[in-house]
Amino acid sequence: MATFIPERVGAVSARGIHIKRTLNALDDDHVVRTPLRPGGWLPDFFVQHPNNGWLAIALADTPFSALAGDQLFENAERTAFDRLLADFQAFPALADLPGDGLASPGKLMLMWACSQDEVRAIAAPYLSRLGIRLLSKAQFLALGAKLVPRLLQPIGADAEQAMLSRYFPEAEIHPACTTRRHFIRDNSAKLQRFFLDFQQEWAAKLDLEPPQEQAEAAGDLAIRLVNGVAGSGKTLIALSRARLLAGLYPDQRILVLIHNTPIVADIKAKLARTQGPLPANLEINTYFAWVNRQWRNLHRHWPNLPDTAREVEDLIAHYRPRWPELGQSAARLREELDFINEFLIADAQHYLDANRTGRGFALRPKERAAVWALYEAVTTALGKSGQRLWSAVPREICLATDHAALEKYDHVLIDEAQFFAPSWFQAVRLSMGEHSSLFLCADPNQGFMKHRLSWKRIGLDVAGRTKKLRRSYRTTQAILAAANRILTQYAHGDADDFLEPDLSGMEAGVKPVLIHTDSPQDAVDRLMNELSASLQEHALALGDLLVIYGENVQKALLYNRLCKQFGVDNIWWLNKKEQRKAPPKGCEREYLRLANLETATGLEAGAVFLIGMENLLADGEMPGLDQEEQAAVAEEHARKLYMAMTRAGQRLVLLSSQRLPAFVEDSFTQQDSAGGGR
Ligand SMILES: Nc1ncnc2c1ncn2[C@@H]1O[C@H](COP(=O)(O)OP(=O)(O)OP(=O)(O)O)[C@@H](O)[C@H]1O
Repeated sequence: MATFIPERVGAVSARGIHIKRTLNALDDDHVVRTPLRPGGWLPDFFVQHPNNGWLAIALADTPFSALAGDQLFENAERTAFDRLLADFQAFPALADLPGDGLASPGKLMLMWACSQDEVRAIAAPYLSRLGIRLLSKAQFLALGAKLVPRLLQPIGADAEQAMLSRYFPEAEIHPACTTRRHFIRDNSAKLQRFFLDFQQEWAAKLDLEPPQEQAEAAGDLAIRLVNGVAGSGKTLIALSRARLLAGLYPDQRILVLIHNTPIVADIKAKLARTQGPLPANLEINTYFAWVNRQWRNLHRHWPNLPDTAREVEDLIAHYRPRWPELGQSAARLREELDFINEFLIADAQHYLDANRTGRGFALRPKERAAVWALYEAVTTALGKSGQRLWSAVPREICLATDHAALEKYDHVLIDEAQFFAPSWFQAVRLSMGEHSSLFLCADPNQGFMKHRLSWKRIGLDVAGRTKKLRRSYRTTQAILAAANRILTQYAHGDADDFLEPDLSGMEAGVKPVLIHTDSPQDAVDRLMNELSASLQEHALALGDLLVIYGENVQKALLYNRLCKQFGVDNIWWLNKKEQRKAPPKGCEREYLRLANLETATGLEAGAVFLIGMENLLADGEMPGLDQEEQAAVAEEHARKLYMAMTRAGQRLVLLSSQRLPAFVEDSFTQQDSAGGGR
């Protein structure tokens, strides 16, 4: 079955449905594309096959009576038809296209108002003079699927890229926005162009009709989910779709929400560099910033929140002795209080009955009662100074009785939706109109839906509305296979929690490198050498380098060393307070980026260096945790490591001052700190 991009051929009409039904019978390799925003004349749609070429198809409603015989007098229909033919003949208007005459796709004019005999009577001269084949509606509907493949015309790779770029610009990826540019080792100095593959483009252009029309078809909120492995282009798809929507519907508001602050800053910097300012009706924001603003809209002042998680944990530590049965760490208990908020649990009884599957540790009824009492104590204590838990912000929006003051959106796109909690989704839904559309991108492998939720459990019906993408464009076979191997050792969730990547056709790449060092300090020294070598010997640019650090390194020291070695203006520490939203010296230049593991989701670079992650990798007993808790923590660590490893496009280096489990070490080429192999 052919792929239709977008799904609908032309405007909603019986004719579009007939055409689609006919072309549906083409085999899987065919793509039928309808241009979205033609500037000037364009054929109505195109059929494309990776080996056999392109066919452009135009539709004409001219009746035979306007065309037959020698017309003594001008008639409007004839004039319009002649203009249509002239436009079609001149297409494609790609004067700069390479090739000698082969650059033009096959051309077919569907004479929708003429019978087969009528078309037969007039067709020959059009084909011989203009290279345009005429076909009646009846013949197209009866034989289209057989005829179309024969009319395809090969146009060559350069012409194809030029066609796509000119007529489907929304599918083009700026070279600065893809790590794939590293894979192209072409000495011809030709500008390499990149495009969404047809599955990605299909996903980006799903349901682009006005929300009203979609809602009529879907009966409710129109929702789509793209589930894709790391690097499969989810962010790219969401951004491409958001820009398309912004252009198609200038009067509507489009919102892209992403969990992670650094990725939003990174994306905005890249977009500013490559595409200029965002359209006025498009907002790209972190969930945190957005939900705070919505809270302010309801309450007319900003929420007052604790500065750090540590402050809340100190408060928990202060109250906890009242309930000796609570043996969990303060950090665990803080997460449990967040769980109560994020699941919109209303009272003690609901909490006693709550389904805590996937939380990683059990709580007996007595402990639950104690946690609830702790929740109330902490909430009240914070409330006395006008503060609230961060997780209370979306909850309070959801529980408010009047939502009229919330800003409303026509289309919301959520990237990294696997990190969104039920209250977050609920606050988003309350900010959407009845006929708005919701587009979700998620990678279950990178940590499924906080607390192992299912979409169903949070009330989002994605059945039959999900697209899975298994191909990674960011990284190599060697890196993805190594990351996947580590993940599969630990991930025990159901199929929804795990998406098997398709490694076929990927760049083979080289195995990631594991460098053993004698101490954390040595690891930093070695990192500096590796980074310098990447710039000098591997000819990478600063923007191609990303350092991700875990808990086992002194981050301030690391930053200072980087600044000293490469210049303070060349380092973008994405977690540094004043650099969180934008790079230190503006978006026009490149930086070596430094990011905390916890906020590295969505980031990427040609070469990635992981340091200070010993705690994620350590084997052995975890004191104070029972078996179930240990398994849950190990799985969470494996997902984080998988996420961190898959940030790398071409080269991945892990530095460790501790020995790692054998199956982890085996996934890497090992070196010791002196640079020798093992
Ligand atoms: N069809 C394509 N051609 C060239 N490059 C592509 C293509 N699709 C994606 N890419 C590139 O692959 C990289 C990964 O894309 P993107 O960040 O959108 O993936 P993702 O699915 O959001 O990844 P993750 O969930 O791991 O953050 C980017 O550099 C992107 O530009």
